[in-house]
Parts: sequence; structure tokens; C-alpha cells
Amino acid sequence: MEPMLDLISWQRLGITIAVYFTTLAFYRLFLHPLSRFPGPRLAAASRWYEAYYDVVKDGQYVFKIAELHKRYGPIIRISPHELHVNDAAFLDQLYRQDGIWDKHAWSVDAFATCGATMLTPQHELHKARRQPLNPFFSKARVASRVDMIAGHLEKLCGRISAFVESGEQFNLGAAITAFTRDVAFDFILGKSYRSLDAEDFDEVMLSATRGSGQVWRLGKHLRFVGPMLKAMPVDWVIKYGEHVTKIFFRFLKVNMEDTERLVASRGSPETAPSNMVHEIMESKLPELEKTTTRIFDDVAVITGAGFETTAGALRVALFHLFDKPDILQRLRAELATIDTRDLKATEQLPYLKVVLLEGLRMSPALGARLSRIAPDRELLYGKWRIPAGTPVSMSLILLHADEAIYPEPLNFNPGRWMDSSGGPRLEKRFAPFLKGTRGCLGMHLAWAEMNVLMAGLVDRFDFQFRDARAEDFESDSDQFALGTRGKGVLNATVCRKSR
Ligand code: HEM
Repeated sequence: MEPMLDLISWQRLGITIAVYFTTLAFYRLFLHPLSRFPGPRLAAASRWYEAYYDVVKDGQYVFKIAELHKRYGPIIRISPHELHVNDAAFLDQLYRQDGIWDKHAWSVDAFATCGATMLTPQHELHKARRQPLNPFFSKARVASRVDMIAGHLEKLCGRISAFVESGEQFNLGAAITAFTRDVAFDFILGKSYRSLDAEDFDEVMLSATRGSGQVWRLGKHLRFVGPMLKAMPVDWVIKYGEHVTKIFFRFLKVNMEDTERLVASRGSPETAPSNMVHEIMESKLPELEKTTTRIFDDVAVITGAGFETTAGALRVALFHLFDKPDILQRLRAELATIDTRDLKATEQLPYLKVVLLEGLRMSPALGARLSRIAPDRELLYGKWRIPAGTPVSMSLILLHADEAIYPEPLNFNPGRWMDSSGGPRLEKRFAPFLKGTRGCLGMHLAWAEMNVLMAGLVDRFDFQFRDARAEDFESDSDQFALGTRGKGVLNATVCRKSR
């Protein structure tokens, strides 16, 4: 017995662990297929480097990566396993329609919602799950729901008109999120979640988005966090959680019940209008993919992807429009050239389009770097041969602020997209929704909402933002979604547009 105890003594255990980690670090630094790529040694040796910026520094790794690019060049090794490229010319190589493209499981699994299409690492399974969603989110389907979008706009304008009468200050930032949220749920589930009816526009959802980013970052490094949170009984969290968590879980519960209701009503004649759940249920996917749990993962993630993304671009564009009278006047003059506000007409307006492009540039929807893996072939970046199976990522925050492409990137300047030589060149290097097999599913819905809301509000109201500053809209952290300094708040007073 004694020799056995001796064998597992603490000292031996310590030495074994030390030898293991030293050997692992040696392998990663000198023998690993990525060892010849530039980047900091610490990041190459251990993921704890990233964990420090993710967890301790609260979502700062993307900005550290920007610094590292300045030092080491456009392609760098940012962890033992992953490369990052900061060069818009590589967008077309990495986000493509042809070929097999996996996602980095380590990153997407941290959400513990493996049934969601967006978070499915494997190419084939993702492709199968996305198939029934493509027609549901097509431009034609969105066009068929413009009345629904216009209805929510009227409700928003009604709420804003009440603030015109009262002269009270209100949070336009939360009101915009309420609009995009109500539209997204109505579109996806055929039911509005009525944030536009809430007195404070369900302002708490702004913090909830940020909170889920924190959980995701922690879950990447501590793998038990996501599954543990998912296993917690919802009613228990609603009872004992802190304020924001409670509200978020209450909302998740309603969302789950709605999904269950729609799954159960499959094929029934008096079911809700067009909704995504039925689209999946009626698809050719195998029955295993049609369980309530799997579909709920998709509902939760797609509805989650569908509001702060669009709201962020609208908020920054609205702030700058009302902060820069010349841009506002030009947009109003353009709107005056059409006598309808329907989607088809507003889509044709070139200045409205560049105002929105500039909003999308200054508010890239996602703070997270977006990885792709080519499992079956090498990728080429300049002289670099990237081994098959390597997660390679790019970050929209960094691309959209590249001074070489966008001089004075912090300046809201729609004109940069109109310059006859520069504009088309810029659009070629710009992909705010990304492209390829895993590009944004909700792009047409987002464009419709942005066109309708912008034309609707600019036409009717004059906003004043007394305590808002341009810095409030700058990204301050990676919350998977974009974290901004102002956290989505945009306090406004309003009057009717002067004629
Ligand atoms: C301005 C608004 C939006 C922007 C800029 C945007 C941007 C993006 C980007 C960059 C991706 C790629 C993410 C990745 O590689 O992991 C993405 C994916 C996605 N987006 Fe959006 N998005 C917006 C609005 C929406 C809306 C309104 C919806 C739905 C209601 C939506 C649903 C999705 C989904 C489901 C995916 C995953 C697609 C897949 O993996 O096949 N997005 N979006």
C-alpha cells in the first residue's frame, strides 16, 4: 500500500502536471503546424492569454488583437489553435458559397444551444438546417410582410407623438430596439412581443443582450458554465435571479411556450399566420430535427440575432443625422422626391442607402470575431499556407475602422460611399452581413426595417439629443453582439418636423 501512496504523492502529481504543460507549451511553440505564424508567444502557448482579455478585462480581446496586428502584420496566431486576419481583401476568400465551411466549435458551443443553425459547427448539418429557413427569410417573403412592419412603425410613431405632446425626455435607443424586437418576433413567430406597448420600451432587454455576452465569454473558457446554466430550472431563476436575469428568463419562458404551442398546432387549420416553426415542421428535415427542444434553440438564437443588430445601426445613423444638419437636409430633400413611403420606393433612394451603409459600418452587428474552418483543404493568404482544419477568423469591428479604407473612420460620412471612383470600390470590401453559406439569414428583413423606419421617422420628427455624444456609439467590448459605451441608451426630446 505504501509504495502506491508514494506513487500518487502530491509532489509526483505536481511534477507530472508541470511536465505535461511544459511539453504541451513546447509542442505548441515549436512543433505545432501554426508555430511559424507571427503573434505573441503567450497566446500561442495557452488559451489563458485570451481568457485574461475575455473574462478579467471584460471582452477586450478584439482590441488586443487590433494592437497585435499593428505589431505582427495582417495575419496572426491569436491562440494555440486559431489565426486572425485583418485585411478586407480576404473577405471573399473566407466567407464563400462554394466548398465546405465549418465553424469553430469551441466558440459556438459555449452558448449551449447546439440545436441552433447559427451555432452548428458542422457544414452538412448547418446546410440541412438552413435549407427551410432560406425561403422563409427571402426578399419576397419579407416584401409580403411590409404591412406588418409598417404597423409597428405606426405604433412607434404614436408613442413618439405622445412625447411631442408631453415634452418629456425618453429613451429613443430603447424605442428603436422595441421596434426591431416586435418586428422580429412578429415575423418569426407570427406574434408581437409588444415591447412597443411597454412604458419603458422593455429597456431591460438592452442589458440582457450584454449579459448573455458575458456568459458566452466565460463559457468559452470554463466549459461547464453554459450547460450548467441551461440545466437550471427556469422557474427557480425567475424566482431567485437578480432583476435583469429574472426578466430575461421570464421572456425565455414565454418564448418556449410559444414554440411549444406552434409545434403542437402543426397542420391545424386555424393556426397562426406564417411562422418559422411551421416552416421547419413542414420541411424535409428528419423528425429528429423537429423536436421542440431543437426548434426552440433556433427560435431563441434567430430572434436574439434579429433586434439589437438592426437597432444598433439605426441608432448610430439617427444620432448623427440629427447631429449634422447638412446630412439631415440632404436626406429630407431626397425623401421629398417620392410621394409614397412604401418599401419599394425607399429602397431606390441612393442617399438613404448610403446613410444606412454608414450606420452599418459604424455599428457592426457583432463584436465577436467570426471564424470559418476549411476542414478538407489548405487556405492561402499571400505567402501563407493555412493548414486544413485551422479556425481562421476576421472581426468586423476592426475591418470597419480601417483607416486605409475609411479615412477618419470615427466620422459619420455617408458621402464616402457616393464618390464615383471610391464608392463602388468601398462596397466591394464591405460585407456587414458577411457572405457565403453562413452569411446573415435576416439581411432582407434588416434592410426592410431600416428603410421603413428611417424614412418614417426622419419625415415626421425632429429629435434633440442633449446628453448623447458620438463616443456613446463606439464599440467598447465584445459581447458576442457589439458592446458600445452608451449601452444602447439614446435619450431624446422630440418635436414635430418643421416644414
Ligand atoms: C443590421 C442588421 C444585421 C446585421 C449587420 C447582421 C449581421 C450578421 C452577420 C455578420 C452574421 C454572420 C455571423 C457569423 O458568421 O457567425 C449574421 C448571421 C446571422 N444573422 Fe444577422 N445581422 C443582422 C440582422 C439580422 C436579423 C434581423 C436576423 C433575423 C431576424 C438575423 C439572423 C441571423 C442568423 C440566423 C444568422 C446565422 C446564419 C447562419 O449561420 O446560417 N440577422 N448576421
